[in-house]
Amino acid sequence: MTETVLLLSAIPADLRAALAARYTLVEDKPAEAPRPGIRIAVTMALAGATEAQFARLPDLRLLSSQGAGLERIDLAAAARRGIAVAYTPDVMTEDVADAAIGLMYAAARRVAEADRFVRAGRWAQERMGLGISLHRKAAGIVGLGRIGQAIARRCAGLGMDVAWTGPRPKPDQPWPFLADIRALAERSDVLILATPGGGGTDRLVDAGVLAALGPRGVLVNIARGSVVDEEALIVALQDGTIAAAGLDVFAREPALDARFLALDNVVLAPHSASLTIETRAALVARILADMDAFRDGRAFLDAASGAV
Ligand SMILES: O=C(O)C(=O)CO
Repeated sequence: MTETVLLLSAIPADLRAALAARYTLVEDKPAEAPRPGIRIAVTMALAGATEAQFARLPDLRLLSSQGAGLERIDLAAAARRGIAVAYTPDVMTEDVADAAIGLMYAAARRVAEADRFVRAGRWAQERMGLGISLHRKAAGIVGLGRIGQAIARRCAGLGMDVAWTGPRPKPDQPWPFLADIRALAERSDVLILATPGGGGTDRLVDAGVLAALGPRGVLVNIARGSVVDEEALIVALQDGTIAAAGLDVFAREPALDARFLALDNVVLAPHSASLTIETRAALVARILADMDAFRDGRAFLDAASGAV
């Protein structure tokens, strides 16, 4: 008999098909009574998992979460209950970093706007507005974890002057650390957000940080919408406090604030930074491999036991 895997949230079709080939899948019904006998459950980074969900699953031993973010999973409750938490940080690093660079160019060099300009037949009558150069400019990275480092390497390779901020300095990293995000924004032409979401980073980028970034500044966010005070960002884009933004994440997804849609100086992406053919295949393979390791009693990266 195949093992039953409980789905705590909707999951992408490729992952569902791969899991269904090996396991019996059942959907979670939140109001339901406890479900004994379930050892493995699956969630998504943005859906997370709560202690209340764990409490209904007395035999749960593995929670597998698709994604790098852990801020919506109650890791302390999982640890207390002896539930391992598998997740997929490493496989998406390079593609998410590429997406950040893509959004940086798209916003600074007005790539999406240029496309709209040509399609609207405006080229014959008008000249497109000027973009902002990126070479020799300063990039500020907020959060120098796996993805932040991959972005920093790319910016350095493009000839940008890289500095960063985060909760603590990392002496092994080659780029200057600034403890204060406003000071980082002040020295940066592009501010790129790559920090985890959650309590400590809520609205880290506020009106003051945007003012420090300035009227030729570009904001890129591939982290979480919660890291930015979105009201302040919309005002800053409307009144030219900053030049442009490239955003993959929003405070509300997919129902983002409609005011973004009216702004030409923002490039919008549907939380798609990790959506490549290669990374999707790697994510699915990693989730299956971690489940195999769990079932065979072999080690795997477990966020609940602190091996993050
Ligand atoms: O991995 C994550 O945390 C995501 O945001 C999924 O794209």
